[in-house]
Amino acid sequence: MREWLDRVATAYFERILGNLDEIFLFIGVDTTIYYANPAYSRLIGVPREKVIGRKLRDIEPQARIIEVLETEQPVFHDYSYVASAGMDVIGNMFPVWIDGAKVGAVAIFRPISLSIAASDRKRTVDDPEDGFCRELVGKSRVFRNVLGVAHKVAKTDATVLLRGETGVGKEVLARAIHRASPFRAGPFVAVNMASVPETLLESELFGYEAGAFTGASRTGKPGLFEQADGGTLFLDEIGDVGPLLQAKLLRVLQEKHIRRLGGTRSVPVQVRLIAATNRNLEEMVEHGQFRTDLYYRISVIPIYIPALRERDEDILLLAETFKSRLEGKYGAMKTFSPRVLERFLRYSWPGNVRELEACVEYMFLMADGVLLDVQHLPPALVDPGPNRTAEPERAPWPGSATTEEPQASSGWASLRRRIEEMEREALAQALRESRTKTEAMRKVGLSRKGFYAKLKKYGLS
Ligand SMILES: Nc1ncnc2c1ncn2[C@@H]1O[C@H](COP(=O)(O)OP(=O)(O)OP(=O)(O)O)[C@@H](O)[C@H]1O
Repeated sequence: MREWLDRVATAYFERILGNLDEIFLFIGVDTTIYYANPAYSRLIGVPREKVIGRKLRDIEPQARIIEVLETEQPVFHDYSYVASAGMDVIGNMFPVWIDGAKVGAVAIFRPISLSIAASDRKRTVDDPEDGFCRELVGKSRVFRNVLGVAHKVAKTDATVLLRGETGVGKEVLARAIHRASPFRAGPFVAVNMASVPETLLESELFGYEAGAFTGASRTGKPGLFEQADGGTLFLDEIGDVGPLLQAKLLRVLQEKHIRRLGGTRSVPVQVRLIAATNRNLEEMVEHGQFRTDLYYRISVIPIYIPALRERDEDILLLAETFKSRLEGKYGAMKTFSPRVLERFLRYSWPGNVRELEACVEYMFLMADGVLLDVQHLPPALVDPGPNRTAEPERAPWPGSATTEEPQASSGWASLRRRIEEMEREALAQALRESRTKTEAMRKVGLSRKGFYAKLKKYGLS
């Protein structure tokens, strides 16, 4: 087997994988490194000849690929820290089977942008929350603390109140709590209290009996409390609920029974409640807009998720993660320019993680080449202002869940002009600083077709 693997490695891998930008690693079942491509030497900084033939277990015992080899579970867009190289990496790893026999595992990964790797590396493979919510990305101390508390309360049946601005991840965290809770076998039912009119909300939550009101179905309908029985009910935007419904919610929480509209029967419900709000409930209580007793009922365990601008380390890691997901989706690799990463850090992200996710997707689709640069940024980030403190009144990213209106179309037109000016200048500069057009094309990261089309468009050819 060993000889065969050696032969395969030299004959095929080198030819196919020699030019790959990512690191490609192939290990055998005993973790012997059979192949590492030239990107390994380049990006890890250790000549690959020094590691080929050695056991990865001896070099990097905590390597994620060893876990993959042992558990036989592939991982995608997985984030981990390579202690021997002192760098954070992201990549895909999967076991390799030939004719029904496990022959090893493959890892295709790359270091996360240097600026990210240089930041906080507190996240280790020993983190207790690692398995808790893999899809919740973040390594800042504040975010890891949030996960720590959520992980603890998940195991109980306590009511949790998630606080934080729009788009910080309240719903994803609610889902993670559900999955790690004793209610995980039951359903997760989410309702946004702000998006349903109060009159409808009551029948949505508690259901109704046949003929309860004009237009009610003849068979009646179970409400969301009943639908979530045995599981978790996520009440998003609970601060938007009016006084009547607040009173009814309080009763259900106290009695653990619901009564359908138009019904007399009391139905027991076993539901774990998670509520969320981005409003200041304490102030609402003070002004008599929110019931004090309900407030105390739902805020048994309050968890505050900080805004994205309060956790710099997460901004870049999240950006890299979203990009990597898109790379998987579209089958194209792209890289953020350092200027873009800098812009990400300066921006205030009023729409938080949701806005960042939309921004990365926008850039990914706008860029023809591999480089995601400032000219691909969405309008809100084109001119992020001098610093964050001066930013809140800026127009938000269109489509972000804020209450402000998107920019007027004339604003879009002038932005487009500015983007084009920047694009022209970037191309002209690349041409000035290159000996050949091919060199300039590489610098700006465009495809040949895209590059020549743009030269023509800006009269630079
Ligand atoms: N830590 C995170 N890691 C990965 N994705 C995240 C994270 N936090 C949020 N997201 C993503 O950001 C988007 C918004 O998250 P979510 O809907 O949970 O926010 P929210 O706080 O509930 O927003 P709202 O208050 O507007 O309802 C989702 O697509 C979610 O997957």
